[in-house]
Parts: sequence; C-alpha cells; structure tokens
Amino acid sequence: MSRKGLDELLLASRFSQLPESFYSPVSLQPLKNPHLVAFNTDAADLIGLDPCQASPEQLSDRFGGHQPLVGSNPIASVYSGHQFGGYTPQLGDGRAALLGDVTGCDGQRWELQLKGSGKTPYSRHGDGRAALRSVIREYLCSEALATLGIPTSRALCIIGSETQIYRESIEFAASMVRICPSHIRFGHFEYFYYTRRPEQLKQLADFVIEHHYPDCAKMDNPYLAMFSVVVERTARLIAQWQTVGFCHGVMNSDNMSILGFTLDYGPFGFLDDYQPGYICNRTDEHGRYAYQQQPSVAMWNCVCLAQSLTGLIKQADLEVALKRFQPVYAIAYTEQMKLRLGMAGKTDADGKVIEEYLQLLEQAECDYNAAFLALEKAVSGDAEAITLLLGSTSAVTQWLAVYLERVEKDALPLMARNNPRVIMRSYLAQHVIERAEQGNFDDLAQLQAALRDPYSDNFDIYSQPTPESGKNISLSCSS
Ligand SMILES: Nc1ncnc2c1ncn2[C@@H]1O[C@H](COP(=O)(O)OP(=O)(O)OP(=O)(O)O)[C@@H](O)[C@H]1O
Repeated sequence: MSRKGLDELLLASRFSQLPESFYSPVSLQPLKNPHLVAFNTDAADLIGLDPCQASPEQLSDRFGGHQPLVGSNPIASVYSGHQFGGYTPQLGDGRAALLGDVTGCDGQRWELQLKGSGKTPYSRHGDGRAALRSVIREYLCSEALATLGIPTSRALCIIGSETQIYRESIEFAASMVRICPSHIRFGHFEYFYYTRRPEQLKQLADFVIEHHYPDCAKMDNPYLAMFSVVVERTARLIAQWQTVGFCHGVMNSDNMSILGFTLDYGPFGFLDDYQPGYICNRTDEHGRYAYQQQPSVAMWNCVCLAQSLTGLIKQADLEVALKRFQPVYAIAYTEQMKLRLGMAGKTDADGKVIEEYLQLLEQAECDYNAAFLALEKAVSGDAEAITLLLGSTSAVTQWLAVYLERVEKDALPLMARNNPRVIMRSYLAQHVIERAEQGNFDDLAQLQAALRDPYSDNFDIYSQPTPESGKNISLSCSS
C-alpha cells in the first residue's frame, strides 16, 4: 500500500459510530503561533504517512488547531475511574480529542488523538491544555517503551506554541498527536456501570470484542473471554514494566488500557538505584503506586473492571479469570528477568537466583539497569564492574559463583539483546526539556534517536548510570 499525505489519511473513527452517549463532539482550540517541535518517522511509518507530504507548516496548522485535518470530526469520550483508590464519577477526555482513524500499511487500524487540543465538556476545572514539558516526556517515553517491545500508545509529533498556561508557573502549551489501536480504558466501562446503563455497557463490550478481540467473539462466552484476555495482557504488561524498571506513577483505573497498552505518561520514572519502594509521583504520599506495588495495583484495577462487568459475566467466572493474573504475571516476569540475566533453559533454582540478585542490588543501592550491563562483563570474564557495584561481601561472591555456574558463556548475545543500554532516565528528559523551552530542539532529536536504538553501544553519553544529582526525581501530576 502506498504512503499517504497528511490530508489523505483520515477515516471516520469507529468509536464515533457508537451513540453520542459515549462522547461529545468538540472543536479544537487553536494554539498561538504553532510550530513543529518533533516528528517521529517511525510512527509515520506505522500509519502509512509519507513524511514528505507532511511539511512542518502543515503539521503545525493541522495539529495546532488552525485548520482541521481533512476528514476529522473531533470527539472527546466520557469515562470515569478509580483515582488513588476512590471513585471519581466523571472524567473523560478533558484535553484530548479523537480526530479519526487511520489504516497503516500493514492493515492495522489506529486512532489518532490530539492531546492538549483545548477544553472539552469533560475538562472540569482544567484548561484543556498540556505543557510542553509534559508532552515531551510522553513523546519520548512512549517511543522508549515501544522500542523496548512494551505495548504502548505511540507519538507522531509535538507542536509547540506561544500560548501561555499556568501550572506551578507560567509555561508554554503544546499539543501532541498520539496513536493507539484504541484509547478505551477500564474507566469507560466503569462509567456506564456506575451510571447504571447496562445497555450501553453491553454495547461498549460488543464494540471492543468486534474491533479488538475478534477471537473472543467465537467463544461460548465472548465477554468472559474478553475479560480473561484483558487480565492476562495487563499482567504481562506489568511484568514488562517491572523487568525494565518502569514506574508508571498514576495507575488509576482510567489510565488502564482495555488492550493492555501503556497509556498516560504523567509523573512516570525509571528506577535509578534499585529501590523497590521508589515513588516517582510526588503527589502519591503513601506510595500507592510505588514500583513494587504496580503488580498488585494492576490486579486491583482488574477487580474494578470485573465489578463493572458483573451484569455480563457471572461472579464466579470473573473470579476464575482474575485468579489468572498472578501466575501469568509471575511466569512472564521470571521469563523476562532470565533473559536479562542470560539464563536460557530452566532450572529449579532460577527463581532464587533472581530473588537474591535483587536483594543484593537493593542492599548495595546500585543502579538497576547499569547492574545488568556490569553482569554482562562478569559473564565475559571480568567481574570487577559488578563487584564495584555490589561490593565484594561473601553474599556477593557466593551469589556470583552460583550465577556464573548457571549461565553459559554464549549467554552474552542473549543478554545484549535484552539489556537496554539507553534508558529514558528522567534527568536526561529534564535536560532536553530545558533546552526545548529555550527553543532548541536538537537535544530532543538526539535523545529520540538514541531511544530508537536502546540496545546499541553507540550512545555512550545516554548509557551512563544517573549521576547523584539527577537521581530519584519525583514529579507532580501537574502537566
Ligand atoms: N489541563 C487539563 N485540562 C482539562 N482536563 C485535564 C487537564 N489535565 C488533565 N485533565 C483530565 O483529567 C483526567 C486525569 O488526568 P491525567 O493527567 O490522568 O490524564 P492526561 O494526561 O490528561 O490524559 P491521558 O490519560 O489521556 O494521557 C483526564 O481525564 C484528563 O483528560
């Protein structure tokens, strides 16, 4: 299939074929002097957009809200959700508009959403805008997770502007185009459950099955089949986050994707030192969303989804499906950690090797991702780097002996394929953001290029452990 120009891309969104109780039509509010900050050719590839037929002027016009993209009928969807454990009855796309769908060259259908596009009926007290800094973080991190093979929404471009917004200080607003096969969240289901509209809830479930889980339609109980897959996908997603040290920061049920994708990049962070209790969200005083809590809170969110499906699925069946979360998570996590450690095959002691390794990392307070790279050196015969990080206590020496006995020498290529060199560390993003706020987007492009190729050894400056001054950055939800 040939690539298309910007104005040839859009199809009516399938979501907008649902009745209007699912969304509200919105109009985009123009940004002042919009300009292109970043463009992602990988995302363009996915949606079959020819970059040569999408000039910076066109992109900033269309996505800065000045001229609608041909074929777009922007809508904002309504949802609700559990935020920090409490139910919020009405949320919805308060600063994002679904422009339409796009079919990629491979036939995959994507929704095109514009984040930061202005107020919608669901904006509550918000201004409908997104700060340039937060959009840059989402843009970079969604691409970082994608290249690590983690399901996520993707980012096509960022449009900067001279529109001023007030957060903790005055900042510039920006918009970002994101793409995802669906932006439906657990919270969409919760909204129709708590407003006691079983008809719409069923319609939503049918919609999700028809367009996103067609295999479930063939099952005896398609709703149960769908729910079971959602639970399993969510468990696998969280296993991937844990393995790479990604902390989402705001795992409210309105941020949980019905497709098991990573959605909503707010105050996220990657582990610097291995601290299981690490909290990347400054607003999260009690650590509800701390790194080590992510598996249990994901399960909690699945329970919220289960509750909203009680009209379609028997309680006992929901419980059976929920029980799959823990084993699916545990198997996926162990498998992925073994890949990072270069442990092919299977022995009974594998779980213990992983557990003890993590204990040593925690005790030594050493950089989580850098430790795997040091282990690669140990496997190649040079143990100095890892003993420098972990110390040379008898516990370390003993563990290392057991580990080196367990791995084969040919583990190195396996480890190199599974241990990213480039991690989207918050301090790197901070630097890029400061430069972008001064109008320099070169560093952003450079970091983006490195994140595209995270297993490469060519980006030495981006592969270093976080310096002391940049560690454990904790961000607020303000974005
Ligand atoms: N400045 C704002 N104006 C209007 N609504 C907002 C604003 N900031 C957040 N919201 C809305 O508040 C809710 C919670 O915000 P949250 O920060 O979790 O999401 P987000 O980053 O805006 O969106 P998404 O989950 O789509 O990435 C969302 O429904 C969001 O649309």
